[in-house]
Amino acid sequence: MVDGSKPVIEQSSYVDHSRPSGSALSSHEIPVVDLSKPDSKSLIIKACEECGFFKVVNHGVPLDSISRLEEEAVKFFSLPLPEKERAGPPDPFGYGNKKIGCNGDVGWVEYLLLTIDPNFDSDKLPSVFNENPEKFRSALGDYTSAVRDMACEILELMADGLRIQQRDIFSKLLMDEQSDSVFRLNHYPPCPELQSYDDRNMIGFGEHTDPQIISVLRSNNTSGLQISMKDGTWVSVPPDQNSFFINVGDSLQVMTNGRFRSVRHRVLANSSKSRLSMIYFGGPPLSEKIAPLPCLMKGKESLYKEFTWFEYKKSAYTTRLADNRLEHFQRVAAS
Ligand SMILES: C=C1C[C@]23C[C@@]1(O)CC[C@H]2[C@@]12CC[C@H](O)[C@@](C)(C(=O)O1)[C@H]2[C@@H]3C(=O)O
Ligand SMILES: O=C(O)CCC(=O)C(=O)O
Ligand SMILES: [Fe+2]
Repeated sequence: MVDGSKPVIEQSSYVDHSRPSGSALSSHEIPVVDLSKPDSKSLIIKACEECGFFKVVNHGVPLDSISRLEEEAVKFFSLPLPEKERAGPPDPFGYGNKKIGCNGDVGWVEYLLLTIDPNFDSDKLPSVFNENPEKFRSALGDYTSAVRDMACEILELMADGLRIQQRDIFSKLLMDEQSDSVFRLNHYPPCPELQSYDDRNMIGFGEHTDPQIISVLRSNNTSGLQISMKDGTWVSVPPDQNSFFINVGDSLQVMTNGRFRSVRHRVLANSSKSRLSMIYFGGPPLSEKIAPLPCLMKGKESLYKEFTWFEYKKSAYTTRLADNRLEHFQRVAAS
């Protein structure tokens, strides 16, 4: 694809026009949280309840750690396809092109999926990085630890805002040595063929929710990301390379017994510009039990059955991208 082959035109690669669709709404509809301001806590709670998504400014992540990793990513995606393919397939970690997951999903995207292991061993990096694995490793390590620290600060503000006594109830899961967190670099090459399919949008990354607790996304200045509002309307997220975007994941929706909303999102391909995104998916240890927190129940019924992160992940990997993965873990309401 990136090397000149034609896009695969498949039904599943196009936007479903039967749902209310992506009128480009203005940026003020995306909640913005300034982490340096005292009102950040209440704004985060409101955004998680209403949208499951918000933009973070004054985040404290060193700009140098962002640009170093971006530079490494650009270098990687600029390699000839056969060289990138030496870093694949993504089973589950490595280079992937067009195919997302192993259940038939496709998109106009190539990517690199990596595990975040604190004891990361450079020798385990895809062989394609062998020329200078240390440079890549250090850029990745610096970026992911700064972004994880910011995610933990946000999770602690969430716990505070929910009046949970144990401030680190969510953040400790990301800080755990065994935390099952993942990092993803997505590259969406320009798709010039799009111009000839006027009124149709090619899907870069199909609609889905993220399974983990929290996702932290940073992209270059190319648009494409859309989020789905409660009424099913798709809203375009104006890109901002100097900010981060936070997604509530399925696990946080469960732990808050549905008070926070795991946001459905997707990426549309662009006809002329390439999009590069980096996403940190903060997940718990595999053995962690995920269930609504008793302190948030206050006599309410639990909406979900208890499961371990391992059980959820195992089940998620049998699903298609657009599936509602939580359905299987929902409790049937007592009448
Ligand atoms: C189709 C799939 C790709 C995915 C695993 C799955 O079976 C369903 C969840 C998908 C997702 C979405 C968010 C992240 O990008 C991801 C890494 C994850 O944890 O869940 C992907 C999975 C993937 O690309 O392997
Ligand atoms: O690449 C993006 O901007 C978002 C991709 C995404 O949602 C994902 O990888 O889970
Ligand atoms: Fe996602």
